[in-house]
Amino acid sequence: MAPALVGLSHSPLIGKNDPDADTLARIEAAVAGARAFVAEFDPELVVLYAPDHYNGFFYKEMPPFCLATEATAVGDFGSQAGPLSVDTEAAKALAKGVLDRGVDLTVSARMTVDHGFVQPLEVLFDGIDRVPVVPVFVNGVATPLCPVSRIRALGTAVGEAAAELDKRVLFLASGGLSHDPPVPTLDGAPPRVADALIEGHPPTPQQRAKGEERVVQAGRDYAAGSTTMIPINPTWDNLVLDTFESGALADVDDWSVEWMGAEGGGSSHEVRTWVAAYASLAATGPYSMASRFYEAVPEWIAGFAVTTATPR
Ligand SMILES: O=C(O)CCC(=O)/C=C/C=C(\O)C(=O)O
Ligand SMILES: [Fe+2]
Repeated sequence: MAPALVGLSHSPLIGKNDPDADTLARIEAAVAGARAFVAEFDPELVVLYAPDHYNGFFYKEMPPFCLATEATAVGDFGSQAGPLSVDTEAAKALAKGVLDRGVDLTVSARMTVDHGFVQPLEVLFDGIDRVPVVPVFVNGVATPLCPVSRIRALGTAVGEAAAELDKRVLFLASGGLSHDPPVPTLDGAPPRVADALIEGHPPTPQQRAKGEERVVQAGRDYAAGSTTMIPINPTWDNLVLDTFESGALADVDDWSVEWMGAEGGGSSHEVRTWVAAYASLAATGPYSMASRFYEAVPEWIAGFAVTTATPR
């Protein structure tokens, strides 16, 4: 088995509320570098760690993480809709391997996913059906959240199980770093919103368009400085990236939900996907970060990072 890793922030505002041309060019160059890295590695399997934004997982049953043996994308924020090319056999093998290692994984035979999963596949592979993938949902939005140490344990178990596959495996993380976009919360939600967050009624196209326009407007307000959202925190983001670069992954066991939320905002917990991916790579042996890019992008409400990593 040969592993590699890409960590990639996502934002539904990309292409809808872009930063200035110079900033965009720097980001595009970093993303092009990750694409070239992936093309050269030529993965036979992608283990994709991503969050959901109340399109697939709801409070009726909200697992801390879940592995899919089949998955379909809803097509939110203009992202591609339809089935992902899931490698069901590999997914089942990884699920068994994770459970055998004592991590209480939930499994979905029909996962619904959103832009969190789709965007990295579009950006790196030009579509959701181009490469065999095992989607792993990591809850980074819906509190209460499990300890970060359990995400590290998940990633470690997936990495160990993946090492038993005779494949080139790319561990791909989607999300983070510090950002506080308008994602609804159950605490304090009015009854109609609470019901939607619990039951997961699929929105009508009009309701979806209205919700998406609200997020785009929030990006404009944020970039203009007229907002109450928690600021992007480059100092914290770089501390997070330093942790991944140093390989001192056990440090994340001390990262509390409260500390992460205060430093990085309500969606900083998406960085759990990075914890899982780096733990997976570390489980296969010592690694080095091959490239590291970071930029605070208010227009996307995102501390935006791209990293690649390989075995040492
Ligand atoms: O209708 C809504 O409120 C949906 C909000 C939403 O999906 C926001 C997503 C934001 C991100 O994925 C992000 O910035 O990471
Ligand atoms: Fe997100």
